[in-house]
Amino acid sequence: MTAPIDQLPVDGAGPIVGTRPRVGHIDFLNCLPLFWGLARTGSLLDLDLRRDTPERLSDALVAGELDIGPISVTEYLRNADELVLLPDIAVGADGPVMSCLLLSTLPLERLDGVPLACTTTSRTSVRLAELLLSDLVGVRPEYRSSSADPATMLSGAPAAVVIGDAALRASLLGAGTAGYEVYDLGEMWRKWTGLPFVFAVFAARRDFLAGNADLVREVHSRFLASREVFLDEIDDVCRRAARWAEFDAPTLKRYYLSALDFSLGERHLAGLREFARRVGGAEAGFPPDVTIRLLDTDPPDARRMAGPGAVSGRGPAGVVRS
Ligand SMILES: C=C(O[C@@H]1C=C(C(=O)O)C=C[C@H]1O)C(=O)O
Repeated sequence: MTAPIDQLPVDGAGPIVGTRPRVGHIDFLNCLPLFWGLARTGSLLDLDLRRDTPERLSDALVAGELDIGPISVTEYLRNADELVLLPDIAVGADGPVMSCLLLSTLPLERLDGVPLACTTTSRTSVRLAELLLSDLVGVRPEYRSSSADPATMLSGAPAAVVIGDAALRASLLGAGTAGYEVYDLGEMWRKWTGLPFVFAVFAARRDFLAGNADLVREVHSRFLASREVFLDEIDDVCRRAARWAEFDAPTLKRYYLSALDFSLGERHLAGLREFARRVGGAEAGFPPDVTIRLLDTDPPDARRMAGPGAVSGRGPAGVVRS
């Protein structure tokens, strides 16, 4: 049952004034929880939304074609000087993620020197798979980009890295019957490090933030409100989404509640910093101790009113507020 329009949740947010921000939206089921409520609260009208694949949105944010949006974590780290992270919102997992996978027709120990097909839509899962294979398993496959579907990727290579809806399909519908094993990258990282893994963060361009700080804070709070609306309506959303996806509503609910983790708190930041520490260097395009800038959600006036020392300018080690 859809709520009548007059029962739409009360917005409760401030007005978007001035520039209509250009905001990215990952066109995978994984981002539905963050965008569902934007429509329900009317926020959608206030944003110039661009729906696309993660790698294209990452490039658009870096190129200044978007002001705010999701960005694959490796691209964020490579451009951390130009960007500010939105706190408490991300696409990650604290265990199995279900949709960032290594599929292999061979035992992982036998992947040394053999072709491994990597989806062009991913920048981070591909890098994470490379790290896990080299440092945990001790093999170095020959990485090749591919824009094909998982079955075609595996017809030309013994293993593949896939993400998003195609990965969900491959793990839920193909595993066991299609001759490959599924290795969940979120689960492997969690077992290895004890930390959550963040695949994509939400960031604003620093040059945009400089002239539009209140606006960025407003968009940030709208995203948080959107996620709340999604959680309130999750059964209804999953039932509706299941009409168009190949997955039933309980599977989608499990994906959203037990696999994906949409928060970005201290443990997630620790996971992000640990990933940077392990892959950072000249080749990666960012230093292992890259500085992470987190949006200061308390405007200076509120901080002054709260009294001295109420809000520190620094977050956890290596994280600064902007
Ligand atoms: C959980 C996911 O997270 C993503 C993984 C990304 C990557 O590997 O580069 C980028 C954005 C997110 O969509 C997914 O795609 O399934």
